Amino acid sequence: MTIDETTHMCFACSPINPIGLKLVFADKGDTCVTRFVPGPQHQGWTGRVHGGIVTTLLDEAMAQFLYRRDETAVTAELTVRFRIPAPVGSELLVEARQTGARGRLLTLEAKACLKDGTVVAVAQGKFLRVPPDALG
Ligand SMILES: CCCCCCCCCC(=O)SCCNC(=O)CCNC(=O)[C@H](O)C(C)(C)COP(=O)(O)OP(=O)(O)OC[C@H]1O[C@@H](n2cnc3c(N)ncnc32)[C@H](O)[C@@H]1OP(=O)(O)O
Repeated sequence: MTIDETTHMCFACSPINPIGLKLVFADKGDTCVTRFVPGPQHQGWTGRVHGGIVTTLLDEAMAQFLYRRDETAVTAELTVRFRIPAPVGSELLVEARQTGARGRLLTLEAKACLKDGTVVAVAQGKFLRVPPDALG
């Protein structure tokens, strides 16, 4: 897959999307990790990060796990359990790992934690392999 990593507009990870989260990922052991400090513009209920933003962090970490391993796959199903409210202004540490593969179906899990290790949310994702040219 050929994606120009300096010019693409992914809401989660583009370095140039003006309203994006600008996430930067790294591999750590058998996981893919990122950090994000949500601001007031990311909240839902006052002081709490919007669940859609937390979901984006989890989904993107799993997608990046695959992208960084040359898998061309899209999210086909995503389940998120929000354990505690994510406070605005507190750094979230996000990590994703693969849990299985069967044919085109890849299964992953991800979690978002506070700096003290408290788990904020966990996700299970199913990704389906697609042809590389399907993702431009
Ligand atoms: C540097 C840039 C990096 C950017 C990273 C960006 C990451 C963003 C991550 C995302 O958010 S991706 C965007 C959100 N997801 C999508 O837009 C996907 C939309 N859905 C689709 O495109 C299609 O539905 C999909 C490709 C997932 C499947 O369509 P297909 O026509 O290829 O497959 P089909 O529906 O025929 O299913 C194929 C097989 O998979 C099975 N399947 C499909 N969905 C499933 C599911 N959820 N769970 C289990 N099995 C599933 C299905 O039953 C079937 O099994 P069999 O082969 O045994 O018959």
